[in-house]
Amino acid sequence: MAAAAALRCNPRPSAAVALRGAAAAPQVGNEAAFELLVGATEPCLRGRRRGAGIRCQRSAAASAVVVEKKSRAVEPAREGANAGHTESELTVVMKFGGSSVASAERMREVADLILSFPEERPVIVLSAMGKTTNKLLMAGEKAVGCGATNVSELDELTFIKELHFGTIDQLGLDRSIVSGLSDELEQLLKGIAMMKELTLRTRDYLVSFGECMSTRIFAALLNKLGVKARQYDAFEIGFITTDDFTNADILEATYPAIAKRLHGDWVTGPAIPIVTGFLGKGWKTGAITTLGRGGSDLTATTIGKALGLREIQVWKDVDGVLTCDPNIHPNAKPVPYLTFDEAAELAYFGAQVLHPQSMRPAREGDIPVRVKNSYNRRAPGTLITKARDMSKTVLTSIVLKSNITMLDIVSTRMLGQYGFLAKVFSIFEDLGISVDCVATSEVSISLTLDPSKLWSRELIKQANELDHVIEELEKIAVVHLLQHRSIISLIGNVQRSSLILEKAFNVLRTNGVNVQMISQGASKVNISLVVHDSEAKQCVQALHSAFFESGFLPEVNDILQDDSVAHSNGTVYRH
Ligand SMILES: Nc1ncnc2c1ncn2[C@@H]1O[C@H](COP(=O)(O)OP(=O)(O)O)[C@@H](O)[C@H]1O
Ligand SMILES: N[C@@H](CC(=O)OP(=O)(O)O)C(=O)O
Repeated sequence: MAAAAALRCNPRPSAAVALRGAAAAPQVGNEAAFELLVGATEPCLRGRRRGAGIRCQRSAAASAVVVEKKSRAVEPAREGANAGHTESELTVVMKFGGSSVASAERMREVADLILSFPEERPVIVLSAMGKTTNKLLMAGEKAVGCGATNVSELDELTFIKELHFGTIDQLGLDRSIVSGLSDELEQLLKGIAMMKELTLRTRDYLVSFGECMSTRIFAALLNKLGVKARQYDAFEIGFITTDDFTNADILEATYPAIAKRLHGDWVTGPAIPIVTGFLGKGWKTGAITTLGRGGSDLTATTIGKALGLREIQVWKDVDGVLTCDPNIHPNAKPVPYLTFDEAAELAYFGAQVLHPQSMRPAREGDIPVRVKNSYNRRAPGTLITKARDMSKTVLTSIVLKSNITMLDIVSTRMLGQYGFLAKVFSIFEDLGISVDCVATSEVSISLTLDPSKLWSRELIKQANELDHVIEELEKIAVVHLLQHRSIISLIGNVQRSSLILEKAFNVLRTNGVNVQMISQGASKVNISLVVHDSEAKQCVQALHSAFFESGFLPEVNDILQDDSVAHSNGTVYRH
């Protein structure tokens, strides 16, 4: 090995790094801002240093990158705590969702926000502007039936062009930044119209235009402001995925590949990387893939792990992860701390705020994730780490996942038959269908099916496919298909399940709601209740009021406090 480059992150918080003479955050457009953000260029390949985090070692001979993982202490990261980073290292990843970059004004705001952290050397991940992804999908659906000659007139195409060219004009940038992509998009839609077909593969290619355009515009904006930035298409820099179009998984090879590329470019010519969220490249097909809706969160955490960054920040349009979906209950409040397990469960069971898989790389790399509001920078947001003090935690958040399908499966064999559960689950495995919640007895199983998986496999659209599942199951059981159900997930401390369930059932009984299935399972943080869709929102509202707005939790906390004091005195033990 001729030389080794080390990427590492020292999580040790300390006093903020001196700003080399700059007392206040620099203004956008200030050349000094770039100096502060990018720092001085250091020799490309440095000796390997001791420390925690992920170390990336470059072998000059094989041009390969070896990623070594070392354990790191769990400490909440602090803004401005880059004491362990040298200027040759990127420090944080900041992801901005569609709502954060929805217009020229918003892009300016985000640029200003990034520059207000002069001590950071960030990697920026961007989603498509505003509702661009939805518009692209709608344009694709319409193109299937509108005829090639009418494609140019599609409202959605007009909207997308006006949004992007309008933004470029307002920012004083050159239209050529995206004009090639815009022509290519129109060509693609004409192709779809000619073929009268929109495959999942084409769908991914189609939606990729959103992130490809937003990142080009934003990189040009930063450059215009005198802050050197470099645009990257994720599918060109090593985001390798499975070939499951519309719902691809990131493969391990991604980590060393993107670490090598982003770090390598940074040390040779520092410029803030602006990376497309949501996109990857299928390892077999070589085609553009997407990571599932909201997948830019996963792009950000993947980069965080790959580079061993100090912190992953996801900037949204809400003050962090909230006690429930604010669209269901306006009194939803920010949750200050979460564990990776809680956040993953919350996301998996339907909280739109985070992508369901996004916690995995952060947990593996043990990198804190901060959810912040780009519209309200001062709000503290939510800090997600490996562990937190759960001793006072009862309920953290309530999540709703609607329109799920539930199956009641009762064995036709005699009681005591072994292998029933195995047979049922092998049918789901064969059909590649993922199951959310399960409740079992010796001869019956109730389970719910993941709607997103069903959707992506188009099983719901093609009812006969779901019939096929039932046909297979009916060989061994009597099956009842129950549609239009909802899962209400109570995310919190399952150690206190009796307390949570006592309160929850009280609320549900008062509201005349019958719970159709309960699943607590092995999860330490989630109790799931299945109710009918028509009752679900009202249930969440009532539960939220009871747990978070009635003084219940402070009351319980007092009891828990008394308990722990009494217990530590060895006098009373009351649970
Ligand atoms: N528990 C929750 N906490 C916060 N936001 C939630 C929650 N459940 C649903 N949401 C919705 O998620 C939205 C933020 O997620 P998303 O739209 O994916 O953001 P972005 O596009 O900025 O990444 C919020 O505007 C809110 O409406
Ligand atoms: N643009 C993609 C990816 C994404 O992550 O978006 P957002 O960050 O706005 O949720 C989507 O709409 O799904």
